[in-house]
Amino acid sequence: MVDVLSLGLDGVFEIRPPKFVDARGFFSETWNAAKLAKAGISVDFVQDNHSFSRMRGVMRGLHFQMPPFAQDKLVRVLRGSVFDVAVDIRRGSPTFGKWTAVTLSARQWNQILVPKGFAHGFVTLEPDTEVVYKVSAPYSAPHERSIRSDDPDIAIDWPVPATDMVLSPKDEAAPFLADLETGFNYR
Ligand SMILES: Cc1cn([C@H]2C[C@H](O)[C@@H](COP(=O)(O)OP(=O)(O)O[C@H]3O[C@@H](C)C(=O)[C@@H](O)[C@H]3O)O2)c(=O)[nH]c1=O
Repeated sequence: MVDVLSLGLDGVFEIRPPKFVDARGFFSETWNAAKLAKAGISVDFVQDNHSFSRMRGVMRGLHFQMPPFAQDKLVRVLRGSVFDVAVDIRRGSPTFGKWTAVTLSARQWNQILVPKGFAHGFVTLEPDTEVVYKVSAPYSAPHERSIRSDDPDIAIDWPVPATDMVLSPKDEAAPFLADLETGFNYR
């Protein structure tokens, strides 16, 4: 049975799929809709993404897409490791602006489910890290938004010093959560 653990925020879970190891190698179901539905997780995924980061300290995020292109994301690591973060951006939520995190690694074979209404980001902990994730809505450039990963109102305790981080120009220029229309309202 697949282990599903709450990460303390509404709908954010760590998922640990079983891995069947034998003399040839291993086999693992990395997404099984019926099994996850039994754990209360129902998502229709429409796109798979794969990113490669050359060095430790690559910071991607915090990202989300506005409705109607909001995305649930199921994220895992094929090589290396990341510190992976979800932030509640639903205005009016009792946990608005709160973050939670899990270290994802190829060795641990764990995943994070980041639902709609949450921003997502990660920093790589090792060089040559590959991250793959499923998303429940297609990419839409006009709907994508970034929030500063060093937003002091969110105050994420990243395990890599800011001076060692590598950001895209888009993320360097990202606004603070307080200055952003997220498009998500609680209930
Ligand atoms: C996200 C995305 C990007 N692209 C293109 C746009 C751009 O030219 C290039 C690189 O895009 P980015 O710089 O946005 O890539 P990246 O910074 O890796 O963005 C990703 O970060 C993580 C944290 C997420 O949660 C993802 O949803 C996504 O936002 O890839 C697509 O074609 N499809 C996509 O779904």
